Amino acid sequence: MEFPRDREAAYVQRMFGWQRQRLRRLVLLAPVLLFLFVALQALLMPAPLSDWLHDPLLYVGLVVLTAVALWMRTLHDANLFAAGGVALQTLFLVSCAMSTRPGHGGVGLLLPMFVATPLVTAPFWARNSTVMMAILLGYLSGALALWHAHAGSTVWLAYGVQALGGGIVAMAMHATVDHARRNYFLAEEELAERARLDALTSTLNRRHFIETGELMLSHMRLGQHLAACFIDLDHFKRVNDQGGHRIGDQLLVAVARRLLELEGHGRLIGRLGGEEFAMLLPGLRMAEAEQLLQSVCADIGEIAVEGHACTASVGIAEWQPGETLSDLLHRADLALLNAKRNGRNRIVQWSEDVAA
Ligand SMILES: Nc1nc2c(ncn2[C@@H]2O[C@H](COP(=O)(O)OP(=O)(O)OP(=O)(O)O)[C@@H](O)[C@H]2O)c(=O)[nH]1
Repeated sequence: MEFPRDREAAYVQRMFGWQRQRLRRLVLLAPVLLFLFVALQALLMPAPLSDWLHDPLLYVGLVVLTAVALWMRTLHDANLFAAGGVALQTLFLVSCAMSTRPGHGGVGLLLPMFVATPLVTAPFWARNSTVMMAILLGYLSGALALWHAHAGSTVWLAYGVQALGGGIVAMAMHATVDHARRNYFLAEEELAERARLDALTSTLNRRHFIETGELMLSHMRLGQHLAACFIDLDHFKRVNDQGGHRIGDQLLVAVARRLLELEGHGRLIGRLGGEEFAMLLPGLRMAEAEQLLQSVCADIGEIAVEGHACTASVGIAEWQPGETLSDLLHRADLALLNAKRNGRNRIVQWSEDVAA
């Protein structure tokens, strides 16, 4: 399951955010560890220490490692930091490999390091391809070390067995991390959805309706049409009073379901208050919107919950170039007021007369 890049980046940012300072301090350990490792090899080996100290490869490794570590400390982008981590690990392992002497009995020291690499890597660099790359590079570096040390078949066998076991554990760990990551994204998606929708009716909530509506109007061009509608249920208080709020709620849900059938074509359908819904219908003139809403209102009139029913009054206004959402909705609201005053269960288009 792949997720959009920006969400992925946000996840890595959060994952690394809290421990970035600690990681920054730790990255400088890589060159130090390499030096200690080489010193340990020198101590365990009969070869003179100067053999190692005169090896230019060791210094090249140290310089490159230190440069990468210092560069990583300046990074603020968590994704880049993760990629830098893989580079650091690979360089470290390759440097270890190249500093291993032929016939070196202490090559066994390398094995756990190369095999442990994927285990350490998997949980941290959660992006699939990066983890795979880190594991592969880790194993290749291990093989390079053994080849460079002219390791015997027993050592190769031990390495193979450890690598296989390590790989299986790494895959299992990665699967666990991936599962957690998937749940994280799904939870985040659900939260975002909840923040957008009205909890009862699943239409847009007031805030999201207004925000999206304002954005929509900001993209309107001269000559384009857009109708705004206010839909208010008639005498809804009676339904609550006679049937109770549970029936009222069910009626609201049923009405919303009918309104949501109009979704698509860039339309916005929201609940602005108690029993008041609003719609923005791009591409429609007032008359076209009225036609659409006539059948909707007829259907709303047919909805009954345990014998309780109600009708709807609607006010419609058409967007005028340069008009703000607030002004447009105000005119639709005036039309609705007119519909209520004139007996309810009707649709009124905004006009100068309505405003008077
Ligand atoms: N069941 C239920 N009732 C709600 C909800 N939100 C608001 N209401 C009720 O909706 C009713 C609105 O009453 P009024 O504003 O008087 O409107 P009305 O009775 O529909 O009258 P008109 O709009 O003038 O036709 C009130 O009784 C509120 O308690 C809700 O989420 N669920």
